[in-house]
Amino acid sequence: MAPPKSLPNGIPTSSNTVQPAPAAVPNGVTSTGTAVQDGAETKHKHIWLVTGPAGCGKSTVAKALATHLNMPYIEGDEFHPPANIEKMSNGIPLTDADRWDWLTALRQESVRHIDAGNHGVVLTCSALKRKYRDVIRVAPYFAPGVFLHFIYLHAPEEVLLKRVGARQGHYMGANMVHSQFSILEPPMEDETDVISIDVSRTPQEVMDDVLAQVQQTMESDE
Ligand SMILES: Nc1ncnc2c1ncn2[C@@H]1O[C@H](COP(=O)(O)OP(=O)(O)OP(=O)(O)O)[C@@H](O)[C@H]1O
Ligand SMILES: O=C(O)[C@H](O)[C@@H](O)[C@H](O)[C@H](O)CO
Repeated sequence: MAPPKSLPNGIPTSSNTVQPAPAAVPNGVTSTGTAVQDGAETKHKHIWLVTGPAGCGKSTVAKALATHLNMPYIEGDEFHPPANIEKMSNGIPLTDADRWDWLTALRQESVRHIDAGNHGVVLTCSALKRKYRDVIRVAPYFAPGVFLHFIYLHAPEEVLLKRVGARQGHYMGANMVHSQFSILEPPMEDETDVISIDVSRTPQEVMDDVLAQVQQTMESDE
């Protein structure tokens, strides 16, 4: 399939959004044949994108999942340009314009790992709005046959406020949590590539749920 017509930053031009990728892309066996994930052979390669507002536990979950699946891990925060980090450190929320190139860079980095022969990749990205998720959803155009899954971590604002407040040495202060919630567009029911996880529980409970749901998703790809 030819890549969609896009703006220089990779955002499709038609109505500025794309339909969510189906949970299963039909024509997807890659040139390398099967992929091995979690000890099981799967037909497709997979991008696992851990999302949610600041402090929801993206890095915590993504690192553990990448280790479990034996996949490379991309820390989305490391792909923000210095100007974005400076804004956030100064308590200024990013705008859509600040985020486009970052989202495109994360999609490209995921595709690069798949092209390099990895059977999958885990990455963190807040992806607070549906149109941000749509930027990543076009990844299968660039890596045909890859399956994309969002793992959306959610908890009430007060819970994340406490966690960010207690965290040391991070540029994102507790003063930024409200701004994240004020623009958050939780995934809707028709976004069928999303696994939702309640992270107001203990880290162990959260990881058990993540691994169970990932496993269930993988089983539909055997
Ligand atoms: N389930 C949990 N229960 C309690 N604390 C948690 C849980 N998950 C993560 N934490 C803690 O909450 C803080 C935020 O977690 P983490 O840094 O993984 O979130 P994040 O979404 O990656 O944050 P950011 O987007 O700001 O980088 C950390 O101090 C982490 O140890
Ligand atoms: O889109 C955004 O506003 C940013 O990605 C933020 O979400 C932070 O980078 C991240 O949460 C680290 O605290």
